[in-house]
Amino acid sequence: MQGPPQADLTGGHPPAFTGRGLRKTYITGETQVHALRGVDFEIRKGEVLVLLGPSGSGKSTLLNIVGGLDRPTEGTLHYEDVELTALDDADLTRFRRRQIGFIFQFYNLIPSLTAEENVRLVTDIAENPMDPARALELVGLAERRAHFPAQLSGGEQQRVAVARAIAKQPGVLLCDEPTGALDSETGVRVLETLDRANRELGTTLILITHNAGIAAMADRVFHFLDGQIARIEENSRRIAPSEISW
Ligand SMILES: Nc1ncnc2c1ncn2[C@@H]1O[C@H](COP(=O)(O)OP(=O)(O)OP(=O)(O)O)[C@@H](O)[C@H]1O
Repeated sequence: MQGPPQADLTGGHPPAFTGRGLRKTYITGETQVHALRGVDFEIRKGEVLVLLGPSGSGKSTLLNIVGGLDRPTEGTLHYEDVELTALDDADLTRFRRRQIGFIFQFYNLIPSLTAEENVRLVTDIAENPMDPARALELVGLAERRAHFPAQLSGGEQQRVAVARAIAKQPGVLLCDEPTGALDSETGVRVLETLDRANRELGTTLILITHNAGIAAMADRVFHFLDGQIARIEENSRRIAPSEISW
């Protein structure tokens, strides 16, 4: 199998993801939508990367492809030295289960299970999980582990979703508008848990947001426009989530 491209934009570390010429065309009846029009990128291991851009510019499409939920129409994608675009469905699912944690705008917790039971759903089937109590402690909810989702605020529910995503110790966390439904104060607390997972566990963090203020907590920002990465911005300093101007 051919290795990943060698373009070294990563300061000597092998990239987590390398995408080359990725295109995604959705065909619905007579209509074709070019959601990605040929994107090339490296995503560095352990970085915080924000995807920013107008609605419909292709951010979620890229996130879903990187997370193995969808496949590109054209192009190649590697995770480290594995070509994801060459895997069959079973192997792509295995990659996703092992390496990827997802966090969405709506928390998708099971209402009839406590916070800890929601986390345990994942740790029971993961290969190398952390203790659910430890995951809840990392997001600041050790005291609330016997609470049901309805007994938790929106921000707390999202932190349970973060605990669930990090408990299987994935290499990568993918977040699609994780603070989209939250006010600034609770949003900051959720971002703090993601920042902590990145710093303490070394998890690569990729985050879609419409809030340009959040981009300042990233190492880099991919600016999307019309299915392309129009510009890559590198922050000289990552600010703490508490310093974000919302
Ligand atoms: N399953 C699908 N079938 C058809 N078209 C789709 C599908 N998913 C996305 N699209 C289209 O692809 C384009 C890119 O969508 P995508 O969701 O990636 O954008 P986005 O930048 O994440 O937008 P938003 O910020 O609104 O979530 C849009 O025009 C969208 O309507």
